[in-house]
Amino acid sequence: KEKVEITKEQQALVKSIVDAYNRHQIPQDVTKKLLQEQYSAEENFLLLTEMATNQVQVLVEFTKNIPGFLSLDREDQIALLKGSAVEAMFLRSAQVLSKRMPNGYKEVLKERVRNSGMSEEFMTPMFNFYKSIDELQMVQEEQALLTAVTILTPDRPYVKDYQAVERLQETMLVVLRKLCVLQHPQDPQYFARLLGRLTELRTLNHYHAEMLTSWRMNDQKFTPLLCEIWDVQ
Ligand SMILES: CC(C)NC(=O)n1c(-c2ccccc2)cc2c1CN(S(=O)(=O)c1cccs1)CC2
Repeated sequence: KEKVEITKEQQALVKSIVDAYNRHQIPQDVTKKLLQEQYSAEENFLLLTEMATNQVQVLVEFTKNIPGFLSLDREDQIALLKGSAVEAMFLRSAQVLSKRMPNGYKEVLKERVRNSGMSEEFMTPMFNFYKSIDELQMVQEEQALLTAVTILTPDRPYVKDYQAVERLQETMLVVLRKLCVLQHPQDPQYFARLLGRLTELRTLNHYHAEMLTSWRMNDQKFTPLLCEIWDVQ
């Protein structure tokens, strides 16, 4: 039975990432709007646009707090942000839905998402992902580190210094694995299941790209920030 313990510096790393993660929550007013404003596909689409735009701003701030990220090549920093933006959005969405909410809130949220002009074929994989994250019941340290691991994926398009990114991601994975062993001693497969979610997350990139095309066909408007991070028009 391996004796797993977290070093002082690993504890400091986790603390800085969790603080950054908690500092940047989706503002209550936006989620409140999702619960109050009237239903209509257009209305729901606008609310999602607002939430997703806000989340990108939150993502950039969170990423700047990942130890070592700002010492990466600047163009690689951009490549990592653009390459992980959609995955981070779906991961954050799943984490929002796995939170405890006053009963009925979750159903309204889900209903809004279902009625926002997305075609049915994307709903299933997206909601399956939300469910698979919910089943993991991650603690906030795991959520924050998993988000950092997603951002620090070295094989994103246009990344030049692959090794530098891989080293940073490896540091996060080592700590995340220890946390999983300590947090879920009864489930030795937990860390592996966590990483399996990242594979599922990657498949959502494909669906998102298709979603974008279908929305643009119906002339749906996005914010400049979303257009920039998603590389659309
Ligand atoms: C929490 C935020 C980051 N989540 C969010 O905005 N969602 C959520 C969602 C899921 C669970 C609870 C609350 C919200 C579902 C979807 C999105 C955004 N996207 S999008 O970025 O492609 C989009 C932007 C504009 C039109 S479509 C579509 C799918």
